[in-house]
Amino acid sequence: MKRTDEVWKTAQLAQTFLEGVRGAIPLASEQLEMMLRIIQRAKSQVNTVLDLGCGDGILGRTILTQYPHAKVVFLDFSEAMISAVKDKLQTPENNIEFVLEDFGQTSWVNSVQNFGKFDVIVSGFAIHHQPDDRKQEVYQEIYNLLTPRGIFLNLEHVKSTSNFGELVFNEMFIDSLVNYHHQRVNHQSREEIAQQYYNRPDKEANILAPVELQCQWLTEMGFLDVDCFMKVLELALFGGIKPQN
Ligand SMILES: C[S@@+](CC[C@H](N)C(=O)[O-])C[C@H]1O[C@@H](n2cnc3c(N)ncnc32)[C@H](O)[C@@H]1O
Repeated sequence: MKRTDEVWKTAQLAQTFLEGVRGAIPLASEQLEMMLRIIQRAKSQVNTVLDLGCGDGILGRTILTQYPHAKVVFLDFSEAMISAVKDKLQTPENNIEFVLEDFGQTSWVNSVQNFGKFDVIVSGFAIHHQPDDRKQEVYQEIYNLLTPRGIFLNLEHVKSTSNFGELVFNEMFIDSLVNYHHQRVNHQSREEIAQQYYNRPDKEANILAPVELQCQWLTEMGFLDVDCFMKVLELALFGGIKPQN
C-alpha cells in the first residue's frame, strides 16, 4: 500500500501546520491542561517521557513545565519538526533527546530502547496516519516501552461515528481557523479557508478510527483504567496505564 503519511516529512507542511493550524485547534489549551492533570494524578514522579510524532514538541514541552528534571525524548521523522523543537526549547538541557525515526516501522523501538523504559508516553495527532493494524502494533510497542504503572496518553484525531458528526467537526474546525487567521491579520474569506481545509495536502494521510474501538484495543492489550478522558467531536484524549506486574 502506498504510504500517504510521508507528506509530513516536507518542510513546507511542517511550517503550514506549526504556523497556520496548530494554534487553531479547538480547545488546544484545555487538552494540554487535561493531559497534565491526568499525568499528575497517575504519577507521583515522572523521570522519563517519550513524545511520539512530536511536531514542535508541544506535548513534551508542556510536560517539562511541570517536570523540568524529567528526561524527555522527542521523536519525529521530519527533520523540520525536530529542528522546530530545538528552536522552541531555546536552552536544551542534558536531559533532552531528539530521535529522527519513523514509527511506521517496527525498528523505531530500537532507537529509543537505550533510553530505558518510560513513565509517560504521549502522542499528539500522529498515530492516526497509520493503518489500523499498524496502530495496534504501535500501541503494543508503546505498552512494552512503559514502566510498570507507566501511562500512555494519545491526543488524537478520531473518526466520527456519523456523517453528521463529521460535518459538525469540519465546520467547527473551519470556524476556528477563520478566528485564528483573522486575529493574525490574515483576512482570507471563510470560503478560501474552507477550500484550503478541504484540499489540505495531509488530508489523504488521515486514517481515522473511532475512539471507542481504539480504547477497546488498549484494554485488550492489558492497559488498565482505559478511558476517553476528553472528547470534542473528532478530537479525543484517551489512553491507559500499564499494570504494576
Ligand atoms: C499533526 S502533527 C502533530 C505534532 C504534535 N504532536 C502536536 O500535537 O502538535 C503530526 C506529527 O507526527 C509526525 N509523524 C507522522 N507520522 C510519523 C511517523 N510515521 N513517524 C514519525 N513521526 C511521524 C509528523 O512529522 C508531525 O510532526
